[in-house]
Amino acid sequence: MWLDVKGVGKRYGDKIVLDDLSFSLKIGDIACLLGSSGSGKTTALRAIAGFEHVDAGQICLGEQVVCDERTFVPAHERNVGMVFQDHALFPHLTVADNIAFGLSCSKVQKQQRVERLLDLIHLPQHAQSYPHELSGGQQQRVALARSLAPRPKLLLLDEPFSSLDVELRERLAREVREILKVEGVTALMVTHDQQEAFAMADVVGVMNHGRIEQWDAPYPLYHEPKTRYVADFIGQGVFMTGVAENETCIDLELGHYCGKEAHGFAAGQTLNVLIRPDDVIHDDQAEQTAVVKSKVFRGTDFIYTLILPSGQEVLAQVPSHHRHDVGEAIGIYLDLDHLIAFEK
Ligand SMILES: Nc1ncnc2c1ncn2[C@@H]1O[C@H](COP(=O)(O)OP(=O)(O)OP(=O)(O)O)[C@@H](O)[C@H]1O
Repeated sequence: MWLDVKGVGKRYGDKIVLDDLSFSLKIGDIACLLGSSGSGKTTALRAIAGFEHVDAGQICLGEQVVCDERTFVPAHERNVGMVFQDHALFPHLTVADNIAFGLSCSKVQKQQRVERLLDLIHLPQHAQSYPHELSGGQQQRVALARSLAPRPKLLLLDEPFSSLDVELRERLAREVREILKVEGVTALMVTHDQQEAFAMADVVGVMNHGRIEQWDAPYPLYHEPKTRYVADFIGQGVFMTGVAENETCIDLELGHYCGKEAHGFAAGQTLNVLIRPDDVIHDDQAEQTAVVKSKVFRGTDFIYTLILPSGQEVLAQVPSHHRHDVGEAIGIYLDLDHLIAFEK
């Protein structure tokens, strides 16, 4: 493993901030720690960078133990690059000089490396510009190139897009992912923004109270959350009451559903079943109806909040040409691909 975090613990006074934190990255992996404010993401990143001592566990970079109860390799000896939220470019240096700043090779090699990175970040025409002449997104790409220039063993990104507007964030996350893949860099980002994490990472660790709740690719995180916390935190959805009928099937107000695998609950047990907006399909011909309580128009679709006859609510993602008013009853049916249920 290229980065191995094993059983890391950290406290501030009585407060446990990292609690037996463990995960690992293979070379070339792009991972993301995703969690709400205070879940310990930045502390984890700072411990890996070498800005923070830990109280327990071990951190290895490649073959080297950089941190355990006997060892502490200081930040400047870890060969780890960092990209922060605020770009932190040198205002008095040109873009090319900013990128070359950390390079200690010959002038020709420096020039070649800077040219390659300028191409990679699609800013070759701005080599002689100053940071204030660039947009926020362009500045962040220069900051990325500067961190990549010395070919770090690992690149750490701390909420790198949070000062940018929402649309730019997702685009830049995809662009940065491509750049990191071309350079073959192993990277770890922290963010609280799920779209950003999904656009950027091969694998995402959902953090809660200093621990990883689930370490998985974006698709299973959304469709197969392993804990109730992850089911709640990732994506939209509601928990609907259901009753286990046998070891694979569940009775719900929206119908009878059998999963592909056993759900593991005893017959008769009352459960909370996760229903995503894309599991509820609107169809004028459907037998079951629900009343529109509220709606959010998102351009390509609506998210309708619907009330079922029992009073239970579900969300439905409906293409935007199906425009219905609040108070109207619309036909729906359930199309569940994965059965996610938790004990009520
Ligand atoms: N130097 C410090 N001294 C005391 N408490 C700290 C210190 N640094 C962080 N904490 C506490 O540790 C907890 C985790 O902080 P951390 O910054 O790692 O969380 P985070 O998930 O990155 O949150 P955010 O998204 O808000 O940055 C918080 O409760 C924070 O108040």
